[in-house]
Amino acid sequence: MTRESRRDSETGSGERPIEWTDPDTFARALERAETREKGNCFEDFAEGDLLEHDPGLTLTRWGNESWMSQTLNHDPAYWRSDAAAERGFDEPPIHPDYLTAATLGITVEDLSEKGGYFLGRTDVRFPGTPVYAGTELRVESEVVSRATSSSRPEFGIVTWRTRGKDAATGEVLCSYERTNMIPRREPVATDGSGAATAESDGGDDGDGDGDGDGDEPTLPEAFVTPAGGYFEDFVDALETAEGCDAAVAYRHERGRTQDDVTVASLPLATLNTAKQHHNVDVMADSPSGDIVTYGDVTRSTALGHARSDERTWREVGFDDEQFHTFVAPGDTVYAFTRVLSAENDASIDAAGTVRFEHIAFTQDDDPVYSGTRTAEIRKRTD
Ligand SMILES: CC(C)(COP(=O)(O)OP(=O)(O)OC[C@H]1O[C@@H](n2cnc3c(N)ncnc32)[C@H](O)[C@@H]1OP(=O)(O)O)[C@@H](O)C(=O)NCCC(=O)NCCSC(=O)C[C@](C)(O)C(=O)O
Repeated sequence: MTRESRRDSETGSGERPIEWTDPDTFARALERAETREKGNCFEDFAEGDLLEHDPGLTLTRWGNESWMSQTLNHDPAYWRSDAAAERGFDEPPIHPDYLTAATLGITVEDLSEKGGYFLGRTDVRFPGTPVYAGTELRVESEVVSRATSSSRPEFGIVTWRTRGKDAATGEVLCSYERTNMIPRREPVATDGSGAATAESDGGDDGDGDGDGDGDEPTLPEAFVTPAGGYFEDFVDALETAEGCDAAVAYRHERGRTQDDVTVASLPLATLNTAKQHHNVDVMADSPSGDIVTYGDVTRSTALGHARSDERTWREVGFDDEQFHTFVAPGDTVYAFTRVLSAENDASIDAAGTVRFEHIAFTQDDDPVYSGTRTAEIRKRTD
């Protein structure tokens, strides 16, 4: 455009200058202006596509400590150098929860910024840990499968394998598979069967494990609480429950009410651009009617509560994570834990491996997150 023609457009048809900021004029202009959209729709993903995400971030002490403090994760090895040294770390490392949240946050612009629901994640592993502050994170995702949602024809279901790598060495630090509902440009007709249908070979048709629904299940007669947080305490509790109608299951006392920091600041600090967490204007018209907590904040908070009642040595991995309903500002996140197994097969003699199921729930006792976690738990030294 030449300087001459630009002057013409600033004066409309050339009569008097347009006052673009006059509210009426501006409202008319907005009605006619096209929106430069962000994010991808369901149709933009094809099985096998590899997306190298442009954003990256440097994992800093500040980012790690903000995330861990606001989600009540106080494991001393991530805060104190003497405790870190005792655990075999060179210095307090980046916590796997923050690493996971930062890896996912970076992917949102390409994968889920359009909206939709974070349905679940599994096979969360940390092949390259420990990770130290100063590491630059580069992230890539591969489309694993696409499926039709029978219940919501305006959405499709996409599963990606995501890898967070050390930008300098290419080493994979964090890897997982995540499933989201992603808006379609065009809704599809479904058979109304309520079962997701794979749209390509190898598609994920939903987990279908739905424990607890259908027939009203009978809870175990007894709930056993471990006497302490050491490996032996979990072994003893499982032995007590064995052969009886009992579960090793207990709740944690702490709760964390969701506020501006947890709902908006923490996801933004991971470059998570999902409008669900920071755009009250758009979210007013959504099913939640408000911004909602980033799934990783809910999860880390519940895990923080659980870890406060155990002697964690090392996080191994997370599976079958699901986000059951929204957490909104003002909701309080609590945690419930079930101990699934305890095996004396950890990477060091000083610890044993424990598998947990953790359930995050709100002040109304509504489950909002569930998932299994494998962690090495310290043994008693006396
Ligand atoms: C999503 C809601 C509405 C579904 O509620 P519902 O009762 O309808 O659930 P459903 O019937 O069990 O599931 C709906 C469909 O999803 C499928 N499905 C379900 N789970 C899986 C899975 N793991 N893998 C594959 N498929 C799955 C399931 O098979 C079913 O298929 P259908 O439509 O054909 O019947 C409800 O559960 C809900 O509101 N959940 C809360 C979601 C949420 O709050 N997530 C965290 C916050 S948002 C967030 O963090 C965002 C993020 C990180 O920033 C970002 O993605 O960008």
